[in-house]
Amino acid sequence: MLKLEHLSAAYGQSQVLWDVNLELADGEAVTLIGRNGVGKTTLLRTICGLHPVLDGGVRLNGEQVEKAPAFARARGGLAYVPQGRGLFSHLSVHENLLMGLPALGGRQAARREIPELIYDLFPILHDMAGRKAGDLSGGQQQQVAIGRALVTQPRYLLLDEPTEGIQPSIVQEIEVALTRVRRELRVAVLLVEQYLDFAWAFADRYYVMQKGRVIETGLTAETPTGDVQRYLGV
Ligand SMILES: Nc1ncnc2c1ncn2[C@@H]1O[C@H](COP(=O)(O)OP(=O)(O)OP(=O)(O)O)[C@@H](O)[C@H]1O
Repeated sequence: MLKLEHLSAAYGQSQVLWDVNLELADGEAVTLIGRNGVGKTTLLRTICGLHPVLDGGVRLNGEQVEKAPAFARARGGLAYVPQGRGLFSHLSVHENLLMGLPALGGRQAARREIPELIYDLFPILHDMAGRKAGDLSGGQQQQVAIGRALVTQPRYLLLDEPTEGIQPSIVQEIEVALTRVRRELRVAVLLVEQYLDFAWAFADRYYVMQKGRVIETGLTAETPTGDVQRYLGV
């Protein structure tokens, strides 16, 4: 279980997250939605240890980790796919995938082997292993970014807008792969997403953020997307 308890965060004097409570149970798929600038990216970065907590707690597998460094949280089973993917465009697909391994530490990282399941989920990564990541399409790059996060064999995968700028046929492939990740590997997924149809097809539960606070939560199956569309607006 990943649990946020009354979490707050700030940039300097400017507070951007207020009293956020959120849970992600083992194997669960949850989506977090809200307009641009409400604090979704900051929340994911704060969970991972890439941004400091101002107040409140992050509990990972029952342990308080809000003061632990990012690498310790990665070893505790957290993996993060940032918005914009964060790939090294001049390095090959294979080299990008290898970048995920040091988070594991120890012998697994030293072996420098990509688990076969990554290629099973995204066969294109095998076919394009030697190509520069920057030469791939947006959808293919997203698959590399998700693959790199899965190399650590996480229990909790945090994804920041994976469908942004990606063509519909690839969105479908990503949805199928993430559903397999969840079902077959029992990885829990916290998905920040603006594309509601995708988020609702994938997630069991949702949280809505507005101005740095969670203002609504519920089951996707019981809530038509039309009921939450107003929280995204344009
Ligand atoms: N490095 C930074 N320094 C100062 N303020 C920041 C910084 N990054 C984000 N912010 C501010 O914090 C608030 C939350 O931003 P955040 O990126 O977390 O929102 P978001 O919901 O993820 O939006 P988006 O969908 O556009 O990424 C915004 O007001 C933003 O301007």
